[in-house]
Amino acid sequence: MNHRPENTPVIVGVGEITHRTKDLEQGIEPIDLMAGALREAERDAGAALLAQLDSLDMVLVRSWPYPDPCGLIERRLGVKPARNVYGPSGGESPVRHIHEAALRIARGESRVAAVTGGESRYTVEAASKAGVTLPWSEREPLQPTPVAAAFLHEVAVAHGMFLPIYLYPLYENASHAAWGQTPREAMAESALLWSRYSEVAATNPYAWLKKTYSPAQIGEATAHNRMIAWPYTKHMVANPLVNMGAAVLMTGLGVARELGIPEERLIYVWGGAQANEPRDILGRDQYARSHAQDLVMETILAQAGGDASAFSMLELYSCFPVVPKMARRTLGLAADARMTSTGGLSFFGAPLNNYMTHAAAGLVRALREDRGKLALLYGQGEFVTKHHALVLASKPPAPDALQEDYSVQSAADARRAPVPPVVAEHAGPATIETFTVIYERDGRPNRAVVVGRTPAGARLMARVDATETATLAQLTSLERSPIGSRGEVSKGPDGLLRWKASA
Ligand SMILES: CC(=O)SCCNC(=O)CCNC(=O)[C@H](O)C(C)(C)COP(=O)(O)OP(=O)(O)OC[C@H]1O[C@@H](n2cnc3c(N)ncnc32)[C@H](O)[C@@H]1OP(=O)(O)O
Repeated sequence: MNHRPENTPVIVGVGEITHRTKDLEQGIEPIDLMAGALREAERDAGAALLAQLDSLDMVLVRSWPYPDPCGLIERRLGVKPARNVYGPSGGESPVRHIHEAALRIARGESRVAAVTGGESRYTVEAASKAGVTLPWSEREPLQPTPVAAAFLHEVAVAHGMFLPIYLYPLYENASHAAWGQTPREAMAESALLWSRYSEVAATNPYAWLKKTYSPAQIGEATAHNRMIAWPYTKHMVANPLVNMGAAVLMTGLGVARELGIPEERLIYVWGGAQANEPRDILGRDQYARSHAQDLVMETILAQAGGDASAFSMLELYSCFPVVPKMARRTLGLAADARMTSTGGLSFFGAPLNNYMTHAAAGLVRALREDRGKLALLYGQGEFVTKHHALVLASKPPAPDALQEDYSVQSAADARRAPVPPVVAEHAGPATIETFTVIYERDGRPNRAVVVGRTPAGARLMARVDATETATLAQLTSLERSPIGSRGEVSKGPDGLLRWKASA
């Protein structure tokens, strides 16, 4: 894309707020966390930018859904941007908002743009448990059914498989078997990786949990670190119970200079790539990798010159270990590479869709201290579904680096094998394609859910009841992955298929 040099997009200011309190009266609602983060970003830029704001992207708020969030923040800040856009949902969405804002600035359509998000789920949950009504702005009622139920296959919904904590383990178990790891080796890799994420969180002033956890504290199931869904413990899953807001302010190089923002504080948006998996988890060709993630990583690597060591800092999205474990293999990074500058969604905290705005803010601050360097910002959304990566740098890109068309969707789709048909009925033998075991709060298994393949190649979903101890023991063996092993499928009394390991 050829743009005028003065329209080269730059990030000029970032702001973050982490508000950790158990006192409900002190709780801050998401809109005020965002307003505070935007004011902080303006202070960081050192120029009166908010009065000139012409574009505002707000990351979708889950903890307190407002009927008119953009209008509300405009009134809070006394601004009236010509363009304001709210959502849509997705852990990758802040990366997309920053990328799209950069393109609008490059095209000359925007002078000053903001991306912001905020969540107060810690206070909202605490208030709900205490039966307290928070005296905050008007909110929408809770959605009666999970949003994902609308686009997931009815078989998955019937098995209760519509939450991230149950669906990411399907990728974890399939991918580590494909890498030839035993479950014990895979869990050790996750625990070590997460321990390193926690080390970074421990030094991030905005992190929720500022403490280094050892691999054993993360990987071993205990009363304080219960099993959530095999093989993930509570410390291996994102922690959404946080109160956090973040904002990023962007302009063109010409505006930044006009406003006197020092050159050494400007961070450039070089370019990026995006692709998606089919939304329905059962509508995918396999679970051992994500073609969309692969293509995004390969493309971003090529943009950086073909070697991931060009990135002096990275943020590989980390709602569950399998996401950065897959990404680092595609990038060709060593197992001990530092894959976060923020601390990860388990330790820094997971303000639902907005982690990546915090990650961008942290990378901007770090790049200012490390002149001439590149950073990789990779966000992921839904259920290994949406992938978006961006290269940020403390030096200008080549003039044509930022491309209008950053989708690598068709290349990702070209790699897909045929997707097997899903059957709701089957009786007889089948093999395990992937699975998870879902646990009660006291650590006992509630049930397992197996994704299987019939001898004809069709895909099915089948349940293992908690009473099926032999099958559960096979599924949770640390020495041998059950992926590819045989079982018998029959129909249960509730109409859902049942799975039993073959003797
Ligand atoms: C694209 C994507 O990003 S997909 C990811 C989407 N996000 C998710 O799926 C979130 C997954 N995580 C969760 O839902 C929750 O963390 C759960 C259900 C696993 C645990 O939540 P709860 O049952 O409320 O936690 P529990 O009652 O065991 O413990 C409460 C305490 O642990 C904390 N806590 C809750 N979850 C976590 C966690 N994952 N890690 C660390 N601490 C946590 C709470 O803040 C609370 O702390 P406090 O005592 O200081 O107030």
